[in-house]
Amino acid sequence: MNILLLGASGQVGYELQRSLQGLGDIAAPTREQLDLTDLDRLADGVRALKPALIVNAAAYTAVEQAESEPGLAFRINAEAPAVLAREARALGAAMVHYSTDYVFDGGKNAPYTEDDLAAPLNVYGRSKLAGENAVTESGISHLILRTSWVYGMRGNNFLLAMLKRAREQGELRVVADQFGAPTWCRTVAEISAHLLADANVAGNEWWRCHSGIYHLACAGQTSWHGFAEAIMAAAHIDCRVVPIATSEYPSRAQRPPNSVLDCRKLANISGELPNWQDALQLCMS
Ligand SMILES: NC(=O)C1=CN([C@@H]2O[C@H](COP(=O)(O)OP(=O)(O)OC[C@H]3O[C@@H](n4cnc5c(N)ncnc54)[C@H](OP(=O)(O)O)[C@@H]3O)[C@@H](O)[C@H]2O)C=CC1
Ligand SMILES: Cc1cn([C@H]2C[C@H](O)[C@@H](COP(=O)(O)OP(=O)(O)O[C@H]3O[C@@H](C)C(=O)[C@@H](O)[C@H]3O)O2)c(=O)[nH]c1=O
Repeated sequence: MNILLLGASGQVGYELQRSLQGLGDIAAPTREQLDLTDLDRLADGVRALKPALIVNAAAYTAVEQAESEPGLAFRINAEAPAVLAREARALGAAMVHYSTDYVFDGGKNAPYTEDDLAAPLNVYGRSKLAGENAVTESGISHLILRTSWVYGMRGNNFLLAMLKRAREQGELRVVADQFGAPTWCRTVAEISAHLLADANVAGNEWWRCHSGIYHLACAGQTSWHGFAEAIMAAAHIDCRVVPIATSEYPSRAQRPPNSVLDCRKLANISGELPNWQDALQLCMS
């Protein structure tokens, strides 16, 4: 099977390169080879590669910057996935597409299920929701995997930002009133690969039964403050982590106060997800 993997230099994409080995021949073009902002060349690139599966881990993920670059965020997060889905449809290919907990407004007092209404608060979230809708509406065999608070030991993420700030500043001030589930990028990749291995064995029947949106995040929940404290503990860094309110941390983008994802739909087909503290320990060891 020919697999087209987009975003292979990103957190999730990097892990996917390894996790998807064995499922088929992976083409993983760089941004220079296939830029998602050039929609015509993107379509041509897909037609040339003729993948049976497109895995789209590429995205515009700069939440703050998206507020001043909505056109670019929508191009990469919504229009490019629409082109990928259109080309997948023409080829009879399936598609895996990643999305975010930031599609929710955070007003719910419980974890969000796939059936809850998405009502994003910021440009990034709106662009990701538009991308989801494009994939869903294309009618192709697809998995939309919504994850949250992704981290790893490379790339841009909260964990590395906290380690850097702790070393430079010796004290952290972190919001304690936004709740979610930190999720290791390797967890996302491994579960994706597990699902795709099942799909490979069962074929079209699997996709007929399982196409749709799934929440894929580590189990449990915490605040960004709780996450920062756990990072310091795991790294054995003695650094004061001061809890602050969202209003004390100036931001252009509004973020959901609660974006914990209920992952039971996914757990039913892939097994229980690891606890976020255990995944963090593994990542940092
Ligand atoms: N990070 C997070 O906390 C979360 C992420 N997600 C979602 O998970 C998915 C993976 O995220 P993550 O791995 O963190 O993303 P990263 O920001 O780590 O990586 C993004 C990837 O997209 C590529 N990319 C960006 N713009 C373009 C472009 N114009 N053309 C081609 N490639 C491009 C980047 O390439 P390059 O290296 O060249 O920039 C990089 O490979 C995304 O869909 C994201 O929305 C969901 C929830 C949380
Ligand atoms: C760096 C820093 C952030 N914060 C706050 C700001 C914000 O409310 C929260 C998280 O900050 P960040 O900017 O690192 O994270 P943010 O970019 O909002 O992270 C999001 O990225 C996108 C891609 C997603 O899809 C989401 O799931 C989520 O992971 O922590 C502090 O309170 N203190 C700090 O020192």
